[in-house]
Amino acid sequence: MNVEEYIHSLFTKDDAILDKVLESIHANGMRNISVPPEIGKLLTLLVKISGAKEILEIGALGGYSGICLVRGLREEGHLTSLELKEEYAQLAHENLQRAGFGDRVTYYTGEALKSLDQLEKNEKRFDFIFIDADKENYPNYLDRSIRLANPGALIVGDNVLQRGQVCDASYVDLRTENMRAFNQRMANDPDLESIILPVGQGLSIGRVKESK
Ligand SMILES: C[S@@+](CC[C@H](N)C(=O)[O-])C[C@H]1O[C@@H](n2cnc3c(N)ncnc32)[C@H](O)[C@@H]1O
Repeated sequence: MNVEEYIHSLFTKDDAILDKVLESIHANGMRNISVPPEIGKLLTLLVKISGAKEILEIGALGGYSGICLVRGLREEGHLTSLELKEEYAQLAHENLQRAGFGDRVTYYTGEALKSLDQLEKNEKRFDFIFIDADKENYPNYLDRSIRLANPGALIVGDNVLQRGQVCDASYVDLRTENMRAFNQRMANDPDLESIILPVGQGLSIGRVKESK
């Protein structure tokens, strides 16, 4: 058993609701690129620890991470989730409904950058932002996320190590270069205090400073 399998066997339990999400993704012929159970559990914990009330998710797919995020919220908390494809957002909503969270989530469909501009225009602010959509846009998502974040908010990005490609100089494709730019900014932006945890494909966690 390797370290990952050890953690998985100890800390992730059978979860009928999340299993149903994966089944529905499969049944709809979609590729399962949901967060793994360990990241799901970590998201729930991070939301609980942070005491977040308003969550923004960029990239819904079938609602797996959405359920994990809402599980960490208190009664009055809400999830706003952005998804490119109408049919994915619909499936995610059905899955959140099945989990008992149907009225705790609002979906915006279409290009996330447009939705983010709309949210900014409407002066929405968030306590927790989870970035998990197209990797090429991560620097743009971070830019918008900092503007949409309340002081003290957490900004969490998934897949930031790209199977180690970000540390291998031979990868010079746009996706890897943009992920390096995202990681650089998470590390050096004066408004953020951040770190990367090497769980899954790498999860970066940044806290927006009160002085933002
Ligand atoms: C990795 S999956 C999200 C997985 C989800 N967070 C989970 O763990 O359950 C990425 C999602 O981002 C969506 N996406 C890709 N490009 C996008 C864009 N430009 N705007 C909004 N969503 C986008 C995809 O359709 C896909 O559903």
